Amino acid sequence: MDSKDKIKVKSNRRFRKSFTHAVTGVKTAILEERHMRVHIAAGMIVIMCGVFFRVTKIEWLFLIFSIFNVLTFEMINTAIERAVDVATEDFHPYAKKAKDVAAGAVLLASICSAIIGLLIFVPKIF
Ligand SMILES: Nc1ncnc2c1ncn2[C@@H]1O[C@H](COP(=O)(O)OP(=O)(O)OP(=O)(O)O)[C@@H](O)[C@H]1O
Repeated sequence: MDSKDKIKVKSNRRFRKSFTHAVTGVKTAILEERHMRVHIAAGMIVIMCGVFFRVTKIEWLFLIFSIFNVLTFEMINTAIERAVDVATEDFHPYAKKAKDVAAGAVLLASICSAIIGLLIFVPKIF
């Protein structure tokens, strides 16, 4: 094996390791965060409604993006919460701000998803 191949193997191994860590992160969020499981359940209901109402390809794109957008923000929120918890166990105004702003990001993503869901499904129901 020449040095170029060795570098390739090393970089593949590094990529696999990073991927494994990322999958562990998703698993941890699902197993340990109740909010994450609530968002997943909501996403599944949306997917079932999408199948039931036979939404178009463009509508599927918006729905799938909305579902993953909320899950992504929830995971970032969890990461910020844990990082803040490591940084301080005491009450700190900056800790409060960091956690509240992170939670606010999830709220905005959820509102955006709710609007998209309403725009897609309400005309199909009424
Ligand atoms: N160290 C702290 N200093 C100041 N305020 C805090 C601190 N930790 C938490 N808070 C406040 O309490 C709120 C709830 O924090 P907490 O860490 O319990 O998150 P949570 O929203 O209940 O999520 P989870 O249940 O996933 O932990 C925060 O949004 C923040 O306003």
